[in-house]
Amino acid sequence: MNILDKIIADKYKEVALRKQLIPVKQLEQSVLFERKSPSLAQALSTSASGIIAEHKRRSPSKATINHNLNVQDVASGYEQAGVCGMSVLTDGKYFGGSLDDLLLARAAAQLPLLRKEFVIDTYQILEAKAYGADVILLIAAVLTREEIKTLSEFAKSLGLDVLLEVHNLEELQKSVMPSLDMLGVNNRNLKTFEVSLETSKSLSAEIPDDFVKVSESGISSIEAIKALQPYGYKGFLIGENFMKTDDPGASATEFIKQLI
Ligand SMILES: O=P(O)(O)OC[C@@H](O)[C@@H](O)c1c[nH]c2ccccc12
Repeated sequence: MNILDKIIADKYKEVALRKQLIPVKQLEQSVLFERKSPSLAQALSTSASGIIAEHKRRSPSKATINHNLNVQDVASGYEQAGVCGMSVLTDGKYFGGSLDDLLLARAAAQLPLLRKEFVIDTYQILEAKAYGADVILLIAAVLTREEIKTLSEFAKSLGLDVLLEVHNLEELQKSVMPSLDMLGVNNRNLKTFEVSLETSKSLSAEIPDDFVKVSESGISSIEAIKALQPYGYKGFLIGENFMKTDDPGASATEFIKQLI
């Protein structure tokens, strides 16, 4: 079993438990259900920087990135830096995140927030909305076309944006459908952890023009972004490069200043 298979096997068990603990009705009573979600896709298409900055304490490929930060400080720091959106890892076991991180980020910032999670069930999309997210991630590597359709249409019915993540042509071709807003190319292979920006470059021509293109992972320099922009990328998801510093907000500020 590769790491992605392990994460997904654990996720099915976790979601089954969560459903028992908090019924759907209770999630729907969250005051955040009333909130109108700002669109990340729209923000990216008019932004000069296109940066989506991530909160990530650790990952299976990097045991420790940063455990000393306060998620509210990170969220308000990113917002002040002028990022387009923020991604909040909510997986506990492999990434050290939680839904509380999402809620705290929501309390600290008005930015479009992405719930960064391994979504396999509509229940997790209700959680995303109840805890303040505006966008959900769907990972093509672990979902069938039918599942992508059901999950993305459900997210749209709640007013959320959908970012669909692919890593190769096969995943892209099986996934394209009108209920997606953004297509993300992950430069990191989630099965082997290999990172190459060439993945974004080579897949860009295959992504239909009606989707906002996002390049994800392994981006740590202005040059990398400048090299991706000619391929039509409008969004750039950056985690470790900011999170490994003592002040991710200040790092993002400096980065964006050099970029635009
Ligand atoms: O820290 P990086 O290399 O800048 O990567 C951020 C983000 O792209 C990465 O965390 C990510 C992309 N897709 C994912 C899916 C699940 C968990 C994490 C991810």
